[in-house]
Amino acid sequence: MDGDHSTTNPSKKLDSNLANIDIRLNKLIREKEKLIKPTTEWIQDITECITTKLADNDELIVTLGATDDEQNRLTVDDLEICMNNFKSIANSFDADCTLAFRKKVDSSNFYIDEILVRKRPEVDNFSEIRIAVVGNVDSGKSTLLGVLTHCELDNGRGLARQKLFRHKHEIETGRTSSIGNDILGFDSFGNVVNKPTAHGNSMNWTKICEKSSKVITFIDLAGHEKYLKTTIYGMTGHCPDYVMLMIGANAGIVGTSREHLTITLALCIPVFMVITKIDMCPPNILQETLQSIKKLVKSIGCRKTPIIIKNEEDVSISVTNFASDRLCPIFQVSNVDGTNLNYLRMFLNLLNSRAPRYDRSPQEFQIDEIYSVPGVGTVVSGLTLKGTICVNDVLLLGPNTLGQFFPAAIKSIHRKRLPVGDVRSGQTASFALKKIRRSELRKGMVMISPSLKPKAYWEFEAEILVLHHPTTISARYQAMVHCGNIRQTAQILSMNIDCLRTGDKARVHFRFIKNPEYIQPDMRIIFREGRTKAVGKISKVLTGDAPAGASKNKRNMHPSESFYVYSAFTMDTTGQAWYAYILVNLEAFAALYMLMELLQNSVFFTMLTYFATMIYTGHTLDGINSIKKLIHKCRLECGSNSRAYVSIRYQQIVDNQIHDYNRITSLVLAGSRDLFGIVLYYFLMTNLPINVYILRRNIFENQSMFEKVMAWMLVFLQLIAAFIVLTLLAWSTAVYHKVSNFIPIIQPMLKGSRNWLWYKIKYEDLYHRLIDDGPKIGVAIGPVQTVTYRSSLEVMLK
Ligand SMILES: Nc1nc2c(ncn2[C@@H]2O[C@H](COP(=O)(O)OP(=O)(O)OP(=O)(O)O)[C@@H](O)[C@H]2O)c(=O)[nH]1
Repeated sequence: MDGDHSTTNPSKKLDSNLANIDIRLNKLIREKEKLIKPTTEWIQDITECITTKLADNDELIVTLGATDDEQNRLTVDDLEICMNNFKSIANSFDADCTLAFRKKVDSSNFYIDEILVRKRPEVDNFSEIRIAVVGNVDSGKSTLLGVLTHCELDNGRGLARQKLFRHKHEIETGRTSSIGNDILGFDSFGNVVNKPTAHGNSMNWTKICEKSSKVITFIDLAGHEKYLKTTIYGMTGHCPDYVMLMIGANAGIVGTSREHLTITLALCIPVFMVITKIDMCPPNILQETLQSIKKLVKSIGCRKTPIIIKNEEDVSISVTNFASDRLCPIFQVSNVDGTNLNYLRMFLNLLNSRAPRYDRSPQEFQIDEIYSVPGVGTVVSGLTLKGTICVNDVLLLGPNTLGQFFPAAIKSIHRKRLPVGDVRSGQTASFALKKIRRSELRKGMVMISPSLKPKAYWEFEAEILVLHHPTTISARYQAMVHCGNIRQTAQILSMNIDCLRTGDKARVHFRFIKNPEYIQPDMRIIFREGRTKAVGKISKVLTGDAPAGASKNKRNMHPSESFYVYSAFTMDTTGQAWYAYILVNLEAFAALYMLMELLQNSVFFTMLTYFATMIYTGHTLDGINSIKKLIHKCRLECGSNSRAYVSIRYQQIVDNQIHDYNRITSLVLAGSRDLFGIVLYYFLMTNLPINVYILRRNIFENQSMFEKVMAWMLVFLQLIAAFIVLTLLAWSTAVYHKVSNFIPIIQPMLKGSRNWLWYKIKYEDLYHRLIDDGPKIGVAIGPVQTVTYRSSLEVMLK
């Protein structure tokens, strides 16, 4: 087992530097005299402070006039002068200033201005905020996004959401089932960029990004419980900065909205709520909904302060304090008549990205979607967690099913469908990868700088809190773990208490059941299965061991290696027996056919058939018994006869055995596949003509009674021999076919026609050879010449 996986935090130094800048800036903007008549020194100072802040965040809100010192307070005229001065200062570093919000100080003539300083759009460098949109079915999620991003109001019957749906069934049912994305752009003055074109069409993403200084990416998630797994993946894997919880005014907190709120809180993502449909909701119901929401927000599980947004001041207060995660702004909007949508837009415009910037750290990229694009190849999309990734960079891609990382070069980069040369931390992007096949990738993979020497882990320890479980959770319990872009079943190996019930906290040791994953301490996890839900944080990562049968590529041999050797031997000898049978039979037949009496030949042939049947049956039974014994042994070991119980762990061993057994038997049988066909072919080819010949002589020639009885007996024995051999062959192939679908099956069947009951054997290859004239399939033997079924019959019947 491996020790802890420790990480350093390079952001600490940066944070203290930024805090110092904040103090300096606050001091500078409180000097009224300098604000109105700025000196060169003051301008240099403030430029340095603002540019440092902008390098970290691309935008900044400067509050002017907020001081207790009466002398430094500002009137409207003063503020106008200040704004002009700020505009010219901002111009020098390619930024714009706009008045975000103005507030009167009590009943005086003084005012406080909040000025938004934002960088002008650069071709491929806009700031980005991701907001996950969750809420119960029909709460108006897709509609609100349609209204915000396409600037057209809804008609109350689902008009606005049409542009967001990605699948035909979504358009038909009006229900979101996948993770959808849409973007809303703001320019450097805080105006919405998304505007319908002159022809009434929506602006495409490339145009929006070109004109925007800030882009809000909405991750539209499904409200229906059926799609909860996908919704959780959207909230963990797509790393939203904020969550927008939508609530229908008339429905209130119902269905999955409570579940979505719980997950948001567990992941520690700041949440704001939007109550929709206020146009169609009676005021008393709206009040009830508001009360219940407030109660929920204040409850012990949530512990936030609700703030109902009624004016711009509320928006300003919310934005400034939102990142602290103690405040929960609540908007009340209508998508149909547009009420209060301006407050929501203002809020979105002023929101800041939450993720700290790690542009100079070694690269880390988290893959959340994988595509195969015709003409381009394999494309991965996801979030740049750290560093700056450029075209032609070679990163380590992994972990694959064996936990390995392999190099992958980046052919091209797209941000919001816009080709770019590089991508920085906190930005989402899509990479086209060089020479990587789609099948080599899986969700949960990352791309990491080789300098970090990434490693995959099978096991981890986490501090978890059980939010809900109907009974008790104990060791060996399995459920789905969601952790970043990872979504895999894990098993509890041990925990520091005996069992877990709803509300319990514990330190739990988990192990993934399929693949090792790239995990790190402090990552948040959600552990769920059906209604069972637990949340927590990884405290320790451990290399651990792969569970038995974890990966198909990993060879996990049974302790008794001889089992395989024996199986292979069994299969081989079975084949050998047949081979020997054919050789002996054919050689003898070829010689005897010309030299001996037919009767003698037939006796010899029949004896050989029985001999081969005995050997064959013995070996086949041995092979089958070995598998049975193994399964039985596994059941005994786990002390139960229950299949379900076996399946948890020991079934995996059995599966693994069978997998390895299959490989050997498949190889042997693949090689012998033709042999089986040949066996049947020669069997029929020799058997049929002999019998036809005997019968012909029996019917048309004068023979003694003894000769006649002997001939009929031989025909009868031949038929029984054929029946036994073919049935055994069919039975054994059915067994092998069960073990591996690869092996063709021979099906014995009784087929009835009007007067007859046919015993029929169907074997793919031979069947086709028999039906068609077929290609040349055998060597020339004596008078038979070119061997096909028909030709041989024709020769014998001449
Ligand atoms: N009157 C009125 N109707 C609205 C409003 N918002 C949404 N609707 C209607 O409510 C219905 C459901 O809206 P959707 O946007 O599909 O709801 P959703 O939350 O995305 O639903 P899922 O995708 O299934 O999770 C649609 O018919 C909308 O037209 C609103 O503010 N007022």
